Amino acid sequence: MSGSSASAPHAVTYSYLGPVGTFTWAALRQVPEAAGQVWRSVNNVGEALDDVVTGRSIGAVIAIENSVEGGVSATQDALANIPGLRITGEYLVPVDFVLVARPGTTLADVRVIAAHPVAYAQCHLWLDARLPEHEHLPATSNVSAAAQLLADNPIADAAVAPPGIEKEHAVAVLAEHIGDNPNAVTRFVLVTSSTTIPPRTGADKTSVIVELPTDQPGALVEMLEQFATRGVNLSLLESRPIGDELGRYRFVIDLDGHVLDERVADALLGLKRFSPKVLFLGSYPRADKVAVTVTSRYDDEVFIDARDWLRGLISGEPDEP
Ligand SMILES: O=C(O)C(=O)Cc1ccccc1
Repeated sequence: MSGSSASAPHAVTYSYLGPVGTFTWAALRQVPEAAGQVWRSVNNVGEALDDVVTGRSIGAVIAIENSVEGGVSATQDALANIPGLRITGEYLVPVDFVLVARPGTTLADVRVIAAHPVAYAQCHLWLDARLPEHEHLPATSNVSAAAQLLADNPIADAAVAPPGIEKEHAVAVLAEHIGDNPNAVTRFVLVTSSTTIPPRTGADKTSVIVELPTDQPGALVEMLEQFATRGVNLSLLESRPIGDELGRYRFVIDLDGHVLDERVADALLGLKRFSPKVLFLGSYPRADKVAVTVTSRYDDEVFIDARDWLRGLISGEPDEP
C-alpha cells in the first residue's frame, strides 16, 4: 500500500473516505502526488472537505458521480456551498460489490444489511429480489459497513462491501457481483484549496456550478446556448435545489475542455454575463485521457482572429473587403 496513516508535523496529508480498502482509497492510489504522503481516513465528504479548507490536508479525494446513480448529491452540494475549493484531477474506479456476513451466517439468516447509501442504491435490484424483506442500515463507507459486522453487539446481519474485503476482515462472502450494473464506474475528484489551475493537456474537463436568473422564461435554454454557440460539449448536467425556497435550482455542469481553450473561456464569459452566480470549480485532465476534438470553426485561432479583427477596427485599421 502507498501512503501511511502515521501523522507527522507539517506532513503533506490527503483525506479520503476510509478506512483502507474503500473505493475512495482505490481512487487515492491513482493520485501520483499522494504516493508516499500521509493519508487521513475520514467518515464523510464534509469532513474531507473541511480538512482541505482548514489546511489540515492539502487535498481530498471524494466521489462525485457514478454511472448508475448519477451525481453524488452530498458532494455536489458541498462544492456549491463551501467557498475556495478547486478540483484538480479526476480518477475512475470500476465498482463491484459483494455481500458479506459473519462466518456461519447463511443468506436465509440475513435481515438487516449495512451498506453505504450509494452502494445500496447500486445493489438494490439484487437485494430486493433475493432478500425482499431486508432492512437497510446506512454505513459511512463500504468498508465500515463490513467492519461493523464484527463490532460488539452488531445490528447488521450482512454488509455490502468491495471484493477482497474478506482478506482484511474476518467475514465470509455470501454472494459476489451483486451490483445491478456489471459495468458500474465511480468518478472521483481530487479537491484542493489551491487556485493554481492545472496546465492544459488537450484532454481536459471543466466543472462549473451555475444559477439561473429567476422568473425568466427560457433561461435554461439561454444557459445551454452559451455552450452550443461555442461548440462546447457537456458531459454532465444536473440540477440541485439551492435549498432556500421551493423551485430554485442550481446546475452542476461538466464540459469538455480547459478554461485556457478560447471556446471554453468565451462560453464562461457568456455565462457570467447572464447568470447571477457562476462558480468555477476547476479545469483538470480527464481521467480517460481522451483528447477533446472540436470542429475547426471552434479552434483557438478562430476566436483569436475574430478578436484581432475587432481590435483592429477599434484602433482604426481598415476592414478587409
Ligand atoms: O469509497 C467507498 O468505498 C465508499 O464507501 C463510497 C462509495 C460508495 C459506492 C460507490 C463508490 C464509492
